[in-house]
Amino acid sequence: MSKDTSAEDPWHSGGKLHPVLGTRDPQLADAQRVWGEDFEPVDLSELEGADPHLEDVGEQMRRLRDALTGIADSGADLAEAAELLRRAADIVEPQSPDQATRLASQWRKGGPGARRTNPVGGTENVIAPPLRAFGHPDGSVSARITLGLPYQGPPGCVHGGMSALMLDHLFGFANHWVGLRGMTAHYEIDYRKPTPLLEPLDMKAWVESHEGRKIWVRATIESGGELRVEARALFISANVPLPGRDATAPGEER
Ligand SMILES: CCCCCCCCCCCC(=O)SCCNC(=O)CCNC(=O)[C@H](O)C(C)(C)COP(=O)(O)OP(=O)(O)OC[C@H]1O[C@@H](n2cnc3c(N)ncnc32)[C@H](O)[C@@H]1OP(=O)(O)O
Repeated sequence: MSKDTSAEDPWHSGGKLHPVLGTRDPQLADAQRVWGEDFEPVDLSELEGADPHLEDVGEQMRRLRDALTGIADSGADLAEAAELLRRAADIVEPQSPDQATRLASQWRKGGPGARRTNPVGGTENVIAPPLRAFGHPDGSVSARITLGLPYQGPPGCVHGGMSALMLDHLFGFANHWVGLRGMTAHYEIDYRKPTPLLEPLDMKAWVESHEGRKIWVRATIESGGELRVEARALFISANVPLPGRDATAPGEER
């Protein structure tokens, strides 16, 4: 794939995902094929939370997550925070249905699926960085993120599993962006140089080729203009049962 030279490049700009295949909108077409005609299309990058308080709770949890990691030797007094957090958990827990009920509710017809709660980009998920991906006219998708101490593996570096997780997720977006859909079947990763914490990471993923149910994808992570990680994967279009529904999310049929 050639490098994106679009003047409207949404890289890092917070821009919306937008269609790239002429007049056909692959996101809308795929969504309607999965969810039916009454599916309300929402740009992933612009997906609103069902409840603004939920987004806010997620944000406050992430602030705490980042502030707490590595705090042990600072002499901080956490007694009041621990009490407040216990009270918060006591308020939320009794109101939260069991996980199987919540899972089915996520995948109800017209529901959000895991988009708001997945472990990479889910703004309601405290373990998600959260990563935001943007689509480009050349068919690639990209994301920029700076990871902090919660994601440390080697000293001062991003945990290799975190890099693999983020790129696997980005592969999903790369498929989605060009109207494909699949499950990771085979995944290879090369760690070329250490990936730093506290420095911006530029990630890119794209579909290299596609034949029948097989989709070959590639991705990179760069930092400071240097290649840190490169990955290749084979995705296979597959029907995935939807929790709580007598339906599947169909794989790519072309
Ligand atoms: C909203 C959007 C945003 C999206 C944003 C969110 C995106 C999230 C993306 C996350 C992605 C994931 O984590 S996915 C989760 C991790 N992956 C999984 O759990 C997948 C588990 N595996 C499976 O379910 C299965 O193995 C499948 C579905 C992949 C394939 O099984 P199958 O359907 O029975 O197909 P099968 O006949 O075995 O294989 C079909 C063809 O592919 C080949 N093939 C199959 N597996 C492999 C393999 N590992 N390596 C090489 N080749 C393989 C076979 O040889 C065959 O070739 P031939 O004989 O036809 O030539």
